[in-house]
Amino acid sequence: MRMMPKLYLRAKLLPYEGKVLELTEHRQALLATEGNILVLGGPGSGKTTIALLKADREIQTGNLKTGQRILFLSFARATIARVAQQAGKLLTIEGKERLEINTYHGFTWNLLRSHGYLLRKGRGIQLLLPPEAAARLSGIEGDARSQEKYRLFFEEGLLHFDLFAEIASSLLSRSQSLCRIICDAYPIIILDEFQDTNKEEWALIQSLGEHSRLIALADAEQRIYEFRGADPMRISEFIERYSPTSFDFGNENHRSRGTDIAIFGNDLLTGANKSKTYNDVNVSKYGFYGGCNPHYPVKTTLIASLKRQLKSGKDDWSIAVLVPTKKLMLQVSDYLGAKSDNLPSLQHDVALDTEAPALAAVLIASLLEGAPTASEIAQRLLNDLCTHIRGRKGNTPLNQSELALVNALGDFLQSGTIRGIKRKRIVETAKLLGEQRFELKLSGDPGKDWLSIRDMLHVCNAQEFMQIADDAKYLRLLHKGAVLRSRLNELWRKSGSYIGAAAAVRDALVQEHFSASLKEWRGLHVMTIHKSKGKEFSEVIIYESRHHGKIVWQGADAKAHAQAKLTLRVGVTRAMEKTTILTPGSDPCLFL
Ligand SMILES: Nc1ncnc2c1ncn2[C@@H]1O[C@H](COP(=O)(O)OP(=O)(O)OP(=O)(O)O)[C@@H](O)[C@H]1O
Repeated sequence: MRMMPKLYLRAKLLPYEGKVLELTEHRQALLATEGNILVLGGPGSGKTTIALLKADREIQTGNLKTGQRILFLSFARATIARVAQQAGKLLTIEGKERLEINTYHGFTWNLLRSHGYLLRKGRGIQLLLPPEAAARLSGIEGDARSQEKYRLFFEEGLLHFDLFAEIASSLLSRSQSLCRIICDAYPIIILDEFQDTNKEEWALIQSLGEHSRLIALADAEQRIYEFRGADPMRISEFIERYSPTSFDFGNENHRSRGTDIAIFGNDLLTGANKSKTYNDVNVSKYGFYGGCNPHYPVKTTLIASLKRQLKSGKDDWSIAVLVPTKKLMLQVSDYLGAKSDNLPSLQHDVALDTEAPALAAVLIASLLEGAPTASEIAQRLLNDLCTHIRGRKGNTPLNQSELALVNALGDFLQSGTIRGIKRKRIVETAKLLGEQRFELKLSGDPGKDWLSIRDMLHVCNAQEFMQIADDAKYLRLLHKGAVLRSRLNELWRKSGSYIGAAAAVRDALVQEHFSASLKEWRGLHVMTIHKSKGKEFSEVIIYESRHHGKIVWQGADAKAHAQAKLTLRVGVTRAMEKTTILTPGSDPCLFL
């Protein structure tokens, strides 16, 4: 591996968005380097930025043939939304046109959608959306679960997300000509967050690396996805396989320059933070606030940050509240949105899982669609209810009583008999809902009709149906309302009914799944610390609660301990100006 020496003299300054990008000779050397490249560097050291500039340089110098593009691959849609935002500001017009920023899922799905039939003897492929996948795989654990994913693909043509990279890499290794065509379309591929690639993604990258140049961006200390197969050896494997020219930006920090946030992040790795104080990282050990919601400290801290940002007069500020678990995220989001404890309601975005709202949306659409008789509507509703119960918790297995209920309802749909008061009530409620829907006069206004159905579920007599109404409410927070409304509108305009609504809603959600939400990261956000990777905010508040949702739990083994520390470091270093960490005074985080 060639290691480029660091040269700081003769830095070029590039004006950009009211800031100045500093192009040291080290960075200029990178821009001029040919062949495979490895860019290493800590949080905010400028890996993404230099990779975007490199893409632009390659495009500007005419190194690409007509029709060729540069591919920038990352993991999460939210990350590529931020990268696209950054590219929008940094790149030339041609650079923007010829850079494709995509997720591994988006890229491989495009590949498999058009060529996957080659692996199925000419038969087509359909996507198994996460909520449906959760429903199809519920109750199947361990090896049997992964076998079922293969069976679903090869026998039924239903492709599970987990198999995307593996199936795409097997397609490319079986068809060298296809591999050449893809590599010819993308002669340069940038691999973001390379340290987190799992075994299957790495196999895919190696197929692409046969003919394309690779630029990997990595920080070993931001490896927070070991649970999904990220391997500490991955960076060395890349070096061994591709002998890249390496550039290490070490602890350079452009995100929060002039602050000690990155220093805190590095001290966290050694434990040095415990005996030091920092100007821009505030560790606050909170106490009890009798009579108030337990999450009172995070809301008051957020209000103080908000006042600071509003006072600054900037219009592009952002604040993120980062928490360790999804459960805590929902609780905090609910409390921030409520007007209570003499505190106002705070409008914010929350990074929700989509399974439960998506399944609820399909069920409501199916009710909108209706059927020729009330009893057919009821039958379909019970069927959809089973899918909803199986899938709404995503990858979390069903508990015993949920499993028993789904099995009993499944038997009822076959045999017409059911036992138990609670289960009978569900069946009776489905019948009643079937009749209500049959009688319902639709208005043709999708928004109104949707609410009529949701309200029917909300006020019915069975908790399981009420849950669907609750789950559907989160569609608003997911910003899915507009896309669903437009699909339903289209159906009504064409046929004066909502026939085909369930398929249309499902289809809309598939497309949404692959489209990068190009919203700007402004305002208030609540998400898990994991989700914050690759993003940046003006201020960050990391919050762990007293009883659950801990940064690291007592008794965690060494591996979990190390992962929790890396995760906390990723969260802390997302801030440009200030980070606050809130930990309970009665049981403070071990790392602080
Ligand atoms: N050479 C530079 N001069 C000045 N500012 C820079 C430079 N490079 C990057 N920045 C700014 O620093 C911030 C972080 O940059 P970037 O996102 O590229 O870092 P990163 O290494 O990819 O971060 P992370 O690994 O934490 O996601 C951005 O706001 C970017 O505009």
